[in-house]
Amino acid sequence: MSFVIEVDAVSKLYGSGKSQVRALVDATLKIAPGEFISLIGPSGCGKSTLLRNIADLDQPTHGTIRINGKSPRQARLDREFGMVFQSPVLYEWRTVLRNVLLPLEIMGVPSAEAKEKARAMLRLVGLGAFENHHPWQLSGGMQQRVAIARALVFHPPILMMDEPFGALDELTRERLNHELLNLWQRQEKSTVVFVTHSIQEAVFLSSRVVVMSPRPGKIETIVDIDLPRPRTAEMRDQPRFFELVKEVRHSLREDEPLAVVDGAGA
Ligand SMILES: Nc1ncnc2c1ncn2[C@@H]1O[C@H](COP(=O)(O)OP(=O)(O)OP(=O)(O)O)[C@@H](O)[C@H]1O
Repeated sequence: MSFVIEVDAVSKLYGSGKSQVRALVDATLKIAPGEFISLIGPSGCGKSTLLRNIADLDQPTHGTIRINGKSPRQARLDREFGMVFQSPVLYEWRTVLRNVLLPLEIMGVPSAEAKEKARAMLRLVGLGAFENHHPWQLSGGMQQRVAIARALVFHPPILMMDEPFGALDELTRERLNHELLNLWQRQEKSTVVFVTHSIQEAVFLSSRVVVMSPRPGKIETIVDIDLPRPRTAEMRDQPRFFELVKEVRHSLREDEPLAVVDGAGA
């Protein structure tokens, strides 16, 4: 079995002596092509640390990470992955279209071809009519869709998302969950690593949910989500969905329940 992402005995320590923070200890995780993996757990359990180390935004203290057999640095240089953050990091002075064009410009894609791709992606996220708007003229949900379009426009084999819908209201969040799954299916199922605080969101989207616990940050358990695909809104009301939500909730460490909040604003 070949894996797209291999995290092997990774630890990340900050500082030293008594003030040392063990942000992540001995994390091992192997992700197969086309999996949708969510990382969930209370604040400070190391979710972002794990994602940031995979994405080469930080480096492990111990252990190794391979992405398609390469170091995270090489994978980043080879544009193996796109990233979406909680606050959509858009350029205010660029129009929506020019924000989505940015990665293609950097890659040197000819202008006419780049525009065609960017416009197609904007249509997919339902923003075809907004290409000449500036980010400040859009709602938070629309801005996040621009960020997703920009992350997907160069068809990265891997998408890493750090609480992309965390700042949105629950209805917008549910709608974007569906849009994300639709896009994912159209993109020949790239591999996704998705950080969230919401148990429902994790269960709805994922193939597997990685449950983490804090102090020190570590992987507690991994829950397989056996709901069929494509996932539909009705599934959120079905017994199997509730059972899986319960299973994930119970896997979260009992002494940390209040740090995990479901739904919007978590
Ligand atoms: N640059 C840093 N320097 C020192 N400590 C850090 C740094 N980055 C993270 N930490 C600590 O590492 C631990 C894990 O942080 P991390 O951000 O990965 O958690 P998280 O699970 O993503 O939390 P949240 O859900 O609140 O975003 C926390 O205790 C955090 O304070």
